[in-house]
This record gives sequence, C-alpha cells and structure tokens, in this order.
Amino acid sequence: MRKKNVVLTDVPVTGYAAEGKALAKIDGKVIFIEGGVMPGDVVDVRLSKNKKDWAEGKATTIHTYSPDRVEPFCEHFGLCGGCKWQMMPYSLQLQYKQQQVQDHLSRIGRMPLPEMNPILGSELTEKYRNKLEFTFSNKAYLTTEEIAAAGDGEIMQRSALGFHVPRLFDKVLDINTCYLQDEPTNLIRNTIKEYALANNLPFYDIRNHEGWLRNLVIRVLRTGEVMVNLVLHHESKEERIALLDHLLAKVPSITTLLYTFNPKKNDSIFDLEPKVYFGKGYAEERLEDFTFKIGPKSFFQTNTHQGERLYQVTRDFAGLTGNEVVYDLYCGTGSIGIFVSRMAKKVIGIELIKEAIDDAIENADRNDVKNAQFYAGDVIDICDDAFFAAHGAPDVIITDPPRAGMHEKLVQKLLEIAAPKIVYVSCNPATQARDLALLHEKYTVEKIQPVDMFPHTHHIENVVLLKRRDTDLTS
Ligand SMILES: C[S@@+](CC[C@H](N)C(=O)[O-])C[C@H]1O[C@@H](n2cnc3c(N)ncnc32)[C@H](O)[C@@H]1O
Repeated sequence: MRKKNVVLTDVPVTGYAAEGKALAKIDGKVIFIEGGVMPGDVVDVRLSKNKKDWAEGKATTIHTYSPDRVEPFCEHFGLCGGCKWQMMPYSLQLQYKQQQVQDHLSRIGRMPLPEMNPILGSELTEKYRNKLEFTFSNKAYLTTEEIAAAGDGEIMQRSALGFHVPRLFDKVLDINTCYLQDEPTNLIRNTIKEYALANNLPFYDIRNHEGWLRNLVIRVLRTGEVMVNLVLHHESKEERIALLDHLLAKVPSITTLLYTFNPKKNDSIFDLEPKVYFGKGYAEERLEDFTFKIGPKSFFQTNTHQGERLYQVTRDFAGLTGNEVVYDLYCGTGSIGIFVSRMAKKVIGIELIKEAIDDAIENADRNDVKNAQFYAGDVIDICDDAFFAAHGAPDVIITDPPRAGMHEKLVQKLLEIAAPKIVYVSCNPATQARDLALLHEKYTVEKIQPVDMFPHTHHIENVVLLKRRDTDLTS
C-alpha cells in the first residue's frame, strides 16, 4: 500500500480538502485526489505520493458519476485551469467552500468559534472578473484528438492566444469563448488573434524567448470603461500601429488602449512602462460612491461586485462610530481604508509596493478623503512602537495579507499592541486559521463571514472579527 504508482480502484470520493483537491478515505487513510472529480464520483486513482496516513494522486477513470453533476457550460472545461468546479451546481460549490472554512478554522485554529455566517454567494456566476490576462504562444496545447485529426503531414505547432495549461509552462490553450469576463473581452481577443494570424505576426515562443506578441490584459469595468494593454516583445512600429488601429476600428467600446514592450524573460510588467496609444491611459472603477483609478499596473479586487460586499462586511465588522484610529495593513491601493474612512477618525494604510501607495494617495484625493495616510514598506519593518506612538494607538486593525498569511513577527506585534478589535480578511483560510491560533492568546473570534469572489473555483475569501478578551464589544 505504501508504494508509489499504485492504482487504487473504485474509490468513492466523499469531500474536498484544501487547494480544491477532492478527498476520499480508505481504511482510515486519507486520499487527496486531483483531476476534475467531485464528491459522489467513484474513481480509480494513480498515486504519486503514498505516506502512512495519507496519499495523493490523480483520478485516471471515473466509474460512476456523482448524481449531483451538472453539464459544464464552457467548451474549454477540463483543459483550462480557470473554472475547475463547473461540473458542480453553484449551491453545492458554496456548501463546500463554507465547509472548508469551518474545517480549517476548527482544525488548525483550535479555539472556540461562533456559528459562521452563511457564505455570501456571488450574484454573477459568469462574467464576474474585471481583469483577464491572456498569453500568446506559438505552441498551442493540442488534445490527442486534434493531433490524430491533423494527419501525418501537418505541422502540429499552432499558435494560441489564451491561458497557460496547468503545469505545462510553455503550452497555451487557445480560447474561443471565455465566460469569466463580460464583453467585449472575447471580441478583443479574437479580433487580435485573427488579425495576427492573417498577417503572420509572430506569437511568442516561451522556450526560446523569440517572437513579438506576448500578453494581452483586458479590464472591463462596471463604469463601462474598457482598458486594454497589449504586451509586445519589442517595437515594430508599422505593424504595431496597424494592429492597434485595426483593434480600435473593430472594438469601438475600448476607452483606453496601451502597449508595453517587454524584452525580459519573465512576463511581469511591474518594472516596465506602458505607453498610451488611445484614451486617458487608465480606467476608473466604482465601489458604492467611491471611484478608484486603475492604471495598467494597479492591483484591484478582480470581482468588483463581490469586492464591494467584502469591504461592506469588513466595515460592518469594524463597527466604526467615527472616533476610531484604524490601521489598514497590507492595504494595496488603499481601497479598504478609503472605503471605511468616512466612519473613522483616522486611517493609516501600509503596503509593500510603492506604486500601490502612490495610487492609494491619489485615490484618497479623488474621493476627497482627508483623514487617511498611506505608507510604503514592509509591515514588519514599519509596524514598530515608534510608528504606533506617532500615529496613535489603534482602535481597529484591519489586516488583509497575501495567501501566505501574516508573518509571525507581525502577529506577535499585534499581540503586543493589543488593539480592541482586529478584522482579518483572508484569501486563504488555512493560513488565516494558523494566525488566529496565535492571536487566540489575547483574542476571541466573534464573527466569521466567508465571501465567494470566484465562482467555479475552489478559492474562498473569509472575514473574521477578533475581539480582545478584556474588552466589551456590546456597545
Ligand atoms: C491580498 S492583497 C490586499 C490588497 C488590498 N487590501 C485590497 O483589498 O485591494 C495583499 C497586499 O499585501 C501586500 N504585501 C505583501 N507582503 C507585504 C509586506 N510584507 N508588507 C506590506 N505589504 C505587503 C501586497 O503587495 C498586496 O498588495
């Protein structure tokens, strides 16, 4: 049983574990299963890891399909890494997400918990993303059927504009229709692809670092603005102008069109300078009556509608009366801090990325927020006694760390500072639970609200209100 490459047969899938892996139990041993299966399926699993208490592997055959399965709505389902839970009804997806937050907090958090609020499902389960990034590649991912259908003589290396295939860094799945973002996203992508193919414009070769067309970033916002950034390996002026003019003629709803040269080996554009071809060079998004400037490099919650609800929950949990000093840790472009600012005496935001802080200051300004200050730097370096002494003892700390959660040093600092309330916003309930276990030394979990930002994926956002044990929050 402990050998690798063992195939377990007729395994009944019973649940989900972290990172979207399905779960089964055989004789008390936990089996984590990848490969598009869901609870209720009965499958064969080829093991890649096989320990004493647990094993991990990929489903090779589904013998019995769960009666809960629904028909996936996207033609790319199964190959695209984007929406892996499409075979599950949305209500069931929410149930598993809720369960996962519960499991993580009770198993890793090991502390008394209040009853969790039911997860806030997304009204939009399709076309909910305001940002998508597509990759050009001269090596399309081809299915075995496509390879067989091509016949002997045909060269199999085709170009693609779409998403990376999970675990195959140089293969891109060509996308015809994506349901993650509202139109004109499909029109933009397909217009560029057809034009590039018709004019023999070279798609990027990710292995050899050659070619011209690299990435396409599209933002479709609630305000009606559409911002497009086309990333090219190098300048080729005549071709560039012809392509961008063609795109504008075919998609008149584009409000801002930029292009960026990226001669580097990696795809990151954070150290590059996008150039404006058409429009004002940025877009705006609205949350309640706040507007946020979104530049081509700015971070912004990718699901605007659910982002707004997440911030509403955060503001609600903070329970502000207008007299509080609020710290917004890991503040990004300051959106949470600005969102709660009208209810606070003062907001102090801290964020690692200097450009995000520049955006935060500009966003505060454009929303006429006068009581917020933003600082660039590592939270661990900035949050020392002198900083808290200079800006005032926090009444509420809002913290929204990346997936890795908070650094232990910061958790220790928060315990020392001992603000009456902490609102912990997390995109990873496992690391959140780990941090809550440490904060339990002084804090009690008062409220838990999961929010679904990403339908058809296993990702969950969770907001927790912590109360310092010697304070009375009944007021
Ligand atoms: C989950 S995002 C939160 C963004 C923001 N609260 C929002 O809602 O848009 C986490 C942020 O933490 C920042 N970050 C990561 N490590 C950091 C650190 N050590 N110190 C300060 N900020 C950090 C990232 O740059 C990112 O903007």
